[in-house]
Amino acid sequence: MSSPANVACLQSINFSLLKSGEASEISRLLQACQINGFFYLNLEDDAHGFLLDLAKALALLMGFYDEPLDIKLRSYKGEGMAGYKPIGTHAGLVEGKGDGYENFRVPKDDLFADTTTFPKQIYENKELFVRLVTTAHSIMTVILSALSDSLGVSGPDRFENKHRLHAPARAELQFLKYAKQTVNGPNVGFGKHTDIGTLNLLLFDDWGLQVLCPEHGSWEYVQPKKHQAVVNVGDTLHALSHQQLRSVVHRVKPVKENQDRCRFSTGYFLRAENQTLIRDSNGEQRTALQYYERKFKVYQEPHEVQKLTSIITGGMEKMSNVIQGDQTS
Ligand SMILES: O=C(O)CCC(=O)C(=O)O
Ligand SMILES: [Fe+2]
Repeated sequence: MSSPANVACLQSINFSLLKSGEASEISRLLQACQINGFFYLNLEDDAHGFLLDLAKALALLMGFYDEPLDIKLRSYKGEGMAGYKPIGTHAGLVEGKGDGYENFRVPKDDLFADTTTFPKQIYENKELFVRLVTTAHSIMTVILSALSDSLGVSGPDRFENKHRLHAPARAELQFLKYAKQTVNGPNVGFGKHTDIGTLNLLLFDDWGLQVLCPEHGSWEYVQPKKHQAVVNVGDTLHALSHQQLRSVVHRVKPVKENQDRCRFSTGYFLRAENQTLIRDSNGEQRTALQYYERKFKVYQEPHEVQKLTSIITGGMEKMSNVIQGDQTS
């Protein structure tokens, strides 16, 4: 489709330059995290295998989504829990309507444990999913280490030291499937929010994701780009960096031209080790695990209850010019 009029202007950071410690790329990364909180990560040169693995995993999940609902519901363990999430269980984009996506969340720790509770599409291909998590985690570690260096964070406080691969944490792979995109259905898009975790890495082929531009206070679409992941800072990294890195409000809004097909969005959601202490935007201190559980509870609340707390947007909304209550413009 042609580009929507309002497209976010995000920096593209080259992963292989970052990995080799190129100072100018590290400095561009820092700026992108400070100003926009969202950036493209070009994985073309270095992580081609990772992109292929992600596509294979998505194809397996598409097979799962094609199963009858009663089979899928065997993997539904309740709201906020890992596994399958049916459509419409959270407050969505439009006031009074539910969300427009199914999701499957595959926790890092469950992949490393010897669990058999996955559906066959994952269980029979566990090596692929373990490889995906391990590679995604190592990509995130390169980014965190560059950010620790840039901000002069040392010793145990270094961001990567709070995200060790085998330490218990709620990091996970996610496979979101948005139903055919229309703003008129009963369940629409993904409501405005910030992400609770540290960093997210997402890949998608279709328009839909919008960021609330911190500079302009307006909603801007994030252009899908081949071989480039979209990475964003979450509330945890905002807090761990003493508010120097920006967790930005975003949402998913259907695009008219794409109403004939589903939209898929896959990625790795990096979250801090469970016992990491985090001070939120209200100055309250909790562990990463408590903070995560609290935010997932609020996701399920209706819009009128969500409005009573700033946790859904990480307290970030008041830092930009968004019109309160605006859901669709
Ligand atoms: O589907 C997308 O592009 C974004 C999803 C998202 O914001 C999330 O899962 O937190
Ligand atoms: Fe998000």
